Amino acid sequence: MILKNLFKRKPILYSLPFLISYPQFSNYAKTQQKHQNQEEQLKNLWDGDDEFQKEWYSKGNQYWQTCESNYDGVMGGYGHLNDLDIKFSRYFLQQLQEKFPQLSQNFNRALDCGAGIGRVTKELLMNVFQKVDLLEQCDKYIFEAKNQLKQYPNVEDFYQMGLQEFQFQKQYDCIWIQWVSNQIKDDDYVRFLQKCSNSLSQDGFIIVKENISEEGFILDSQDYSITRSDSMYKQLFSKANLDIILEKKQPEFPDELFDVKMYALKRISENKNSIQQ
Ligand SMILES: C[S@@+](CC[C@H](N)C(=O)[O-])C[C@H]1O[C@@H](n2cnc3c(N)ncnc32)[C@H](O)[C@@H]1O
Repeated sequence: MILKNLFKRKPILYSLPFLISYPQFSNYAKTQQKHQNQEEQLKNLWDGDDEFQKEWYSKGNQYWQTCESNYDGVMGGYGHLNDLDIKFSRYFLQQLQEKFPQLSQNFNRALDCGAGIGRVTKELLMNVFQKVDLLEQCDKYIFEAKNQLKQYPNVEDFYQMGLQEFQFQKQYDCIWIQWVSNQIKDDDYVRFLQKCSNSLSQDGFIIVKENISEEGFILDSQDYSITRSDSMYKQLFSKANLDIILEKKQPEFPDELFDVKMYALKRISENKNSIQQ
């Protein structure tokens, strides 16, 4: 079993060669100027001629084809953390409802993005929302998700596609983006979030649950992912005109793992009562 970067804390093994080739990536940008430099570096990296950049998404997909179609496979060998993950996500949704009671009227349709084998849908979303659709680019995982979920009447459409190319066909009350933001390049991610924002119902919201680096970003040349810092995510949300209405850190995960954060997002200026842990 390959221990995917999803659950490793530091870029010791995979990223070391990369950090050596791109030493500037190891510095954290604290000032705005440094943030701009960082953006510039990423842009150069992703726009470069190198095969690595051109094949970002196809190589990422190839990586997922090699992983098993089970909880361990989609959780980097940490399938046993499923219950803790789901328990906290459920609590986060409850907190969101308590702070914003109008949301509780509105749990009709959700989209599970980068859904894998449908773990989050099965364990959480289909128990909370009346209808759930899944979006996932890996054919092997979509196949397994259909197998697992097709008997449930509230699971509706399975879209096999990358987030970066998805065109929304419906309105959603919740768009759930868990452990897939790190596979998407900055520009594509902002565009995707904007499309999400335009496809939300009146009181709809976006949930991002993702690994967070302590500082700067960490590229993984094995699975073509980028682990971003909290401040980098906040910049991207802001670029997509999204407000953070609730944010919390996942508790109780083992120390060796990356911090995992949850963000609830809404279109900017719809709700000014931002709350933090
Ligand atoms: C770490 S797994 C998480 C799966 C699921 N969200 C969960 O928590 O169980 C990452 C998933 O993202 C999918 N993925 C990777 N890149 C993607 C992309 N560009 N568009 C859509 N899905 C992608 C992978 O195939 C994989 O199923």
